[in-house]
Amino acid sequence: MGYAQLVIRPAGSGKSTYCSSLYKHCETMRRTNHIVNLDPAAESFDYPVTMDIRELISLDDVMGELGLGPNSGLIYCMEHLEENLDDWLTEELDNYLDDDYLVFDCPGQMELFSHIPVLKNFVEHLKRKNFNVCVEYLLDSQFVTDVTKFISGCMASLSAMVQIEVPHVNILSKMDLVTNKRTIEDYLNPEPRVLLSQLNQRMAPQFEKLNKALIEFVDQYSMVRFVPLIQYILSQIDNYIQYGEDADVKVVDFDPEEDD
Ligand SMILES: Nc1nc2c(ncn2[C@@H]2O[C@H](COP(=O)(O)OP(=O)(O)OP(=O)(O)O)[C@@H](O)[C@H]2O)c(=O)[nH]1
Ligand SMILES: [Mg+2]
Repeated sequence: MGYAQLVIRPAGSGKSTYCSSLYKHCETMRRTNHIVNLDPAAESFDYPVTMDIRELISLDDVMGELGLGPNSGLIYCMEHLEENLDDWLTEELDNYLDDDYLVFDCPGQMELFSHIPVLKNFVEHLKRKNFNVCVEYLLDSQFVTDVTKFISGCMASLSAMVQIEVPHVNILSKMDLVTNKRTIEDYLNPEPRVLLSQLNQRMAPQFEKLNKALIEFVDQYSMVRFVPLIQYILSQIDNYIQYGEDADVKVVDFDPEEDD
């Protein structure tokens, strides 16, 4: 059994920073994980890259050789990855043993989570290869400063959740940039009634029925749960993918004598 986190969503929301922090945190805890770059446009990394989509295909090559723009080029690269699940990805995964923990740093384009099935098929492939998979959906904390942004963030997250169909954790990034901590509290554990009233105040009266339906929908799917702390996130994800339930989970070998 292997374990995998798929770190997704908006461009610039802090996915690579999260991967790097997670790597350093696990290193401190003497627990091993491997970070995989799935972004064909990525250029530099703040963590050791264990597997890299750019060895299969890079955005620069696709744009140069096929004359595609950055977004269609990225879709082309990801579709190429999808075509190579059975060879490139399978060969790469063969380098990992039972109990290995992989963290996939993904590109942010919405298309990959709305209607293009690449990541869904990618996850299905990981599952066939005996990986337990969890999605981490990162949202910038500015999404919890305003009710309309909050609802749009919830809907986008929900669309990824129903498309990929694995355990899904919403993470609020860039918490240090929040100036009004009180508003954040309101959104971390929100009352549907309060959200509805805020939404109604922001929108013209003809949207009241739609607002009510949206809030009920979001509430029904328990989407209104975001977690802001890394330690809590890690234990929640471990629980979803049953990491640590077997005795032989991987930790870095160390000599306690050397540890001071
Ligand atoms: N203040 C603050 N900045 C952050 C935080 N996390 C990320 N950033 C900054 O936000 C920018 C984008 O972060 P990345 O980690 O590259 O975001 P990403 O989601 O990987 O971006 P793409 O791969 O381009 O989609 C960088 O300048 C980071 O330094 C945070 O917690 N606080
Ligand atoms: Mg990134």
